[in-house]
Amino acid sequence: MISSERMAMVDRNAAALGVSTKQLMESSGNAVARAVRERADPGDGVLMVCGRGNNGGDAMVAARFLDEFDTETVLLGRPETIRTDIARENWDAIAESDLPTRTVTDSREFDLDDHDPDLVVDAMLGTGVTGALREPEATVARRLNAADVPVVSVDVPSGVDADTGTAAGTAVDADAVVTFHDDKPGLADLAADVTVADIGIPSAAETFVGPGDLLALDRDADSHKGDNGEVLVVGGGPYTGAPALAARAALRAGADLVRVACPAPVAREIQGYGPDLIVRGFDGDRLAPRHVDDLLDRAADQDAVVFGPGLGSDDATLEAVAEFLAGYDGRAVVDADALQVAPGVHTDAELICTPHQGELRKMGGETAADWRERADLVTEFASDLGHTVLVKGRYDVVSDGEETRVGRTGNPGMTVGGTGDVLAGVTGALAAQIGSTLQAAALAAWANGRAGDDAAAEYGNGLAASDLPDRIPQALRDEEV
Ligand SMILES: NC(=O)C1=CN([C@@H]2O[C@H](COP(=O)(O)OP(=O)(O)OC[C@H]3O[C@@H](n4cnc5c(N)ncnc54)[C@H](O)[C@@H]3O)[C@@H](O)[C@H]2O)[C@H](O)CC1
Ligand SMILES: [K+]
Repeated sequence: MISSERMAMVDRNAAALGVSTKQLMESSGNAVARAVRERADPGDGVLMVCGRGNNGGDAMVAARFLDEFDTETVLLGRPETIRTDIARENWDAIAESDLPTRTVTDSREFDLDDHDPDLVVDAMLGTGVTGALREPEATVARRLNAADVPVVSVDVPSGVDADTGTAAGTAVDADAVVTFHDDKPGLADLAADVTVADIGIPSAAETFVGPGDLLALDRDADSHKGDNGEVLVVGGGPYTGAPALAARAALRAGADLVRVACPAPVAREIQGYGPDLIVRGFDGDRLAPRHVDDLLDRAADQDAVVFGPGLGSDDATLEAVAEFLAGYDGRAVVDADALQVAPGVHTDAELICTPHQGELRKMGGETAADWRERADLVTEFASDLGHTVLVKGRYDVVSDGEETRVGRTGNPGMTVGGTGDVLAGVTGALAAQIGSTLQAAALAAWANGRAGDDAAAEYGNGLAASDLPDRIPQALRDEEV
């Protein structure tokens, strides 16, 4: 089962792997043609009813494959208004090939008696949009439903929301549905014969994080301050640079406000790094249980907390980490020394743990040299832990115990100290902006590695962690870095 949002991501990832959407459309159209052949005889009249999106494009491809039938392709709208290049190219191809076509801009022009088909292919709307059918689609759907003609719907019956399987208004009452790549929610509840067609999307487009995953970040154009997340970084003690790197990375990953809570001497130093970070120190030079109540207060209205960078592993510090996690019920990225505490704590918080393989073992997890084996082990570990886990490595493995993704960006230069702090900050910022912790962590791992690849192009193995944060914005765009 796949959501339409995820389907769009996978489609973009496939294109980045070299399998274009136009190629996929060719497979989709072929699958539709197969479904028609199963339900009609050569010479029968087959009417393709196409919307102006890629759903319509699939049926235009099918028309090319169905030479032995008497096909006619109806476009609901003017050809100039076809929404995508590939649908337009397929429309032009059938028009140029002298296959029968017609355009309908007003539902009054659509009369099934004019065509008298033996079968109708419904390709008005697929996974691209939600909401009730508009005109002329709604009237056309009613006419199809009223007529005594079998209907094969492309991907989903037009008017049925691909994410809920329900209709907001009129929907096509399909006899059969050819859906692509994976089952869609609700199709099984319809009184239709549903076929899932493999259209050649490589499984890597789902397994490996890619530019399509950036769609998770699509923001409201009119978002105002606060909408894109406030992040609190709790860190520092024996190390000063770590919380500052994490905080800077969180800012660059799009958080609106980033605050740092750290021991007073660390706070004084970080303040010297510049005006971007809001830093507040607590007394002493290490985190200790006496600080926890105040930290819980500060964390309460944050979208995400990044807990761990540079904290060290004093007994009192680890005790404070455990107390914080036990009392916190928001979202937190847990990194570095704080990680070893997480498995033993009962918490209502939603955690993203970001261990490297050594830290994973310390948490009680297992690892393997082969990334596929490692992915299975991490999935099991995340499931037992009840939290999202991002295991850093040559291939980063991210799992929430149900779904698992692999990030394969990054390079050996990134073994330098501090790149993990950057990743923790990016993860915190994305966890503050994206609903799914799995999606946030997967995208963070991918973007961090991309920023590292960009830095390595300049500095090679001499790259430093501080080269990464300013490269994160570009790494979070769907363009070359
Ligand atoms: N990877 C894949 O699975 C592939 C899927 N393909 C097919 O592409 C569609 C999705 O195409 P998309 O262009 O994103 O959108 P639609 O065709 O579903 O819809 C756009 C279409 O609808 C018009 N419109 C918008 N709102 C309404 C409304 N409320 N009422 C009526 N019409 C509306 C809009 O103007 C456009 O004309 C997917 O389902 C598959 O069938 C490809 O095969 C490639 C691979
Ligand atoms: K459809």
